[in-house]
Amino acid sequence: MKLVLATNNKGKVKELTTMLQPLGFQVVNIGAYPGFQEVVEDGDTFTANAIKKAVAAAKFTGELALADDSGLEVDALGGAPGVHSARFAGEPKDDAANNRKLLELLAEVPEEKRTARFRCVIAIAEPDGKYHTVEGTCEGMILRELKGEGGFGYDPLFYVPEYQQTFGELDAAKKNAISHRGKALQKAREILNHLYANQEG
Ligand SMILES: O=c1nc[nH]c2c1ncn2[C@H]1C[C@H](O)[C@@H](COP(=O)(O)OP(=O)(O)OP(=O)(O)O)O1
Ligand SMILES: [Mg+2]
Repeated sequence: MKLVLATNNKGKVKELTTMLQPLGFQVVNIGAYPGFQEVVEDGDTFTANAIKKAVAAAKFTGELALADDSGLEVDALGGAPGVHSARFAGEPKDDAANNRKLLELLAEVPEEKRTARFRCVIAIAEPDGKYHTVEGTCEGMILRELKGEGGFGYDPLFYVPEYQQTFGELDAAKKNAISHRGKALQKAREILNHLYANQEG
């Protein structure tokens, strides 16, 4: 049974593929379906955007599709960049520019007020448009400089006190074990197992 990953983010693809591997699906990237138009992520919530991406991909491909909408919520910025995380510094999407903007905005913010969390909503959609959503979060702090070469996006600025490392320093397996995406996918497993078991042929 195929499961289409409705994301163009290579970092997400890598993490999701690793975590989905034990479930038995044939995981395919949306890139394998030419002509699929990237959806406009204009929802007010991660959930709305995740549903929009998953349903569009499931309808287009006729397969089960999984989308991830995620981002960083910084308390000192009132929850920004939130749903606007990918384009925080404007178009086109640019991780390095986003990190620079975040550091600039937080320049005067003291350590104890640099709390933040990653949030991830995963939506799973069936070809008929039916969908399910699950959510995961991971708490951390925003550093004053980049640390670590791993991961993607805001990872080098996101420090996890429990591990005393950033997401950019943690190895992939550790990040997946504690991340917003890992937690959401853990919950998605139940839905996916159910869909897989109910599959004919
Ligand atoms: O584990 C993460 N580590 C670091 N940064 C992260 C993570 N998870 C989300 N993020 C950031 C990246 C991007 O700035 C935004 C997601 O935006 P989001 O629209 O969900 O993804 P995207 O546009 O890169 O790909 P797509 O929509 O095709 O799935 O949050
Ligand atoms: Mg996006």
